[in-house]
Amino acid sequence: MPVPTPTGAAVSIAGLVQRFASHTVLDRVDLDVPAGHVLALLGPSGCGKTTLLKLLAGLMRPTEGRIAIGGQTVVDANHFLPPEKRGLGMVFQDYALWPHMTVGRNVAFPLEMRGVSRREATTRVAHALDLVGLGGYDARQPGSLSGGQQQRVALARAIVARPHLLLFDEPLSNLDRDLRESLCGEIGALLRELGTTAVYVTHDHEEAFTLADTVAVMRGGRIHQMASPDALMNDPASLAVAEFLKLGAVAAGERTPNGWRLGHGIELLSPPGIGWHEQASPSAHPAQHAPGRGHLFIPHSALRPADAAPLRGTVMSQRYRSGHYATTVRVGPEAGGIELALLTHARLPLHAPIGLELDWTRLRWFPLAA
Ligand SMILES: Nc1ncnc2c1ncn2[C@@H]1O[C@H](COP(=O)(O)OP(=O)(O)OP(=O)(O)O)[C@@H](O)[C@H]1O
Repeated sequence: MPVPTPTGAAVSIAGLVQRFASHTVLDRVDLDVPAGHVLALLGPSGCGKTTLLKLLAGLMRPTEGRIAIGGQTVVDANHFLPPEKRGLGMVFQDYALWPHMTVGRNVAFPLEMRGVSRREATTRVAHALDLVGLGGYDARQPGSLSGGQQQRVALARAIVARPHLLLFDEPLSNLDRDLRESLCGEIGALLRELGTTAVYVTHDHEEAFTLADTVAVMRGGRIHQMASPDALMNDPASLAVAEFLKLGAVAAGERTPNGWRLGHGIELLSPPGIGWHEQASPSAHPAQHAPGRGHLFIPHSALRPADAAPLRGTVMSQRYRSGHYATTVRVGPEAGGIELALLTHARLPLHAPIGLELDWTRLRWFPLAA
């Protein structure tokens, strides 16, 4: 299959600050999105994702900082390009379709605004509807469509004018889970086919990891880590990122020459043959290996059930999730033990004993700041 030529524009953000009265909502955000890449802004409610998207769209002016799209400054202290001149398409959570217009007229609207002839608009609307799987729906009223179909219409309207940058604000959060998962995959495939740059706001890490080339994890108005989904999963840069992504368990404890002492005295001893420097990220900074207190991140992927393993615990809960059970296991006593989390294929009896094999190379140690 031929690789599509990127039609997207690179986005560059430098020193972006947004304050509302004394409340700093964005605190010196810097980020670059290469042309044709999909960036997900992922973070909890209130961390500033939508504010960042609105600034990109030109719906607000930042307190400080610069944004460039396709090499052109769209806002800084001296410039402000209005939204309609930024070459954008936008998809919102609530679809924002005009209920009194047909699907075809809704999708054609950005073309009418640009003065595209009716004949050309008809062809482009039909193509955009085909791309989102709604070929032949142009005469329907939005109110006669399901939520998922309405969001596809909104997507067709966003891409019909061939924007260089697509902005998505939680577009799937009004849909049920099955639809969210399938539409998320479809949007990702469509973005790659079109080669459009996209910034996608979500608080759902599964959506972000499915769609994006790069994920920026935001908290409190700052970007804590910006990396590929793989890098985030395997190497969260901080405890805050590891906890937010819910990729495993975090246990407070102490670094010892042979491993870690966690909770109230649970010893996690490295097996013979594994030296000090092979524990927890072979590439880790030497400070990672200094004795002291901190937190150990134990991802799901570091643990698997193994009957004969010396590390033993008790099954505390299980929750079915897309082909596996998210299983919580307590190691040690109820008071002072630690809780680990892993994915199992089998349903296990509650309170059953379980042996756990640990992949030492997947552990990450976050020392407390001195
Ligand atoms: N126009 C405004 N005036 C005052 N405060 C605002 C304004 N817009 C946003 N805020 C505040 O800025 C913070 C960040 O809001 P924002 O909508 O960017 O968060 P978010 O990460 O997108 O959250 P959510 O997922 O809940 O939409 C919030 O505390 C919000 O109350």
